[in-house]
Amino acid sequence: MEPLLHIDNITKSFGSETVLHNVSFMLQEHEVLSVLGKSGSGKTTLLKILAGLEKEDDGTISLSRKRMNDTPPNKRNIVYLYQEPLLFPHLNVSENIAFGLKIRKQSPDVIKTKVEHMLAEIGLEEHAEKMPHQLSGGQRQRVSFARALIIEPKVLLLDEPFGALDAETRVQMQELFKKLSKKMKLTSIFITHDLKEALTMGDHIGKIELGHFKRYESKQDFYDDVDSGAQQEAAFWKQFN
Ligand SMILES: Nc1ncnc2c1ncn2[C@@H]1O[C@H](COP(=O)(O)OP(=O)(O)OP(=O)(O)O)[C@@H](O)[C@H]1O
Repeated sequence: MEPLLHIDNITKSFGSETVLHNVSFMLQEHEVLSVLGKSGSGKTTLLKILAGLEKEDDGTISLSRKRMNDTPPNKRNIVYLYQEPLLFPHLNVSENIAFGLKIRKQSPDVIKTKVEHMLAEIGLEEHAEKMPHQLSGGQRQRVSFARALIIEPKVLLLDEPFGALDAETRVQMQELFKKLSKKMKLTSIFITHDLKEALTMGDHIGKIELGHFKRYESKQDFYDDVDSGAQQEAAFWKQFN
């Protein structure tokens, strides 16, 4: 199958610091790729380059075989979701979710139907009129998801989306994301520094270390790599069995 997203030899430096070294990988349609990396490894820079929010020094990004390097962020059909949900503070939940459709000039009827559908998907029908500051962190992240998904992006980029949530809410959000991901046939890159989350969320696993990217053929390959940390984590949990 032809890959949806093709990243070829992306490099990026800030001054004398090279943050990404010849990053190359592909993403199939409907695939969720988890990417693990420590703080400062270049994860956010990579996602920002894919979304068009940062300019690469070299390399190519193609979506459905079309070169994207010079396409502005709003025309890429690639949506970047920050760790902290960035909602418009002066718009309520429904208006926040509707935003992308409004600027795309969809009709009020279509917007209403789609927003109601998304509200049901994220389980926030009862909170449609609330303002962002009246929501919990998990609810804000749900709204942020809905706002991204409603425009049906080809690729969704998630930058540690659940990092700021408590453990229980985090698990709920993981389940919600998995459900929506399947239902809406999403293609996404899911960045996390949590090994368990990476394995739970991703169909495949990649790793970024000091700007070098590696994609594993399978989860077993990931587990077998002694540098991945997976065996140490498994050994840790085994001691409680
Ligand atoms: N605009 C910038 N100017 C200069 N250096 C930058 C800039 N953005 C990122 N960097 C540097 O690039 C490196 C990688 O940053 P990046 O934000 O991609 O890391 P990360 O893997 O996402 O880390 P974290 O998980 O802590 O967010 C860091 O050393 C950072 O200081």
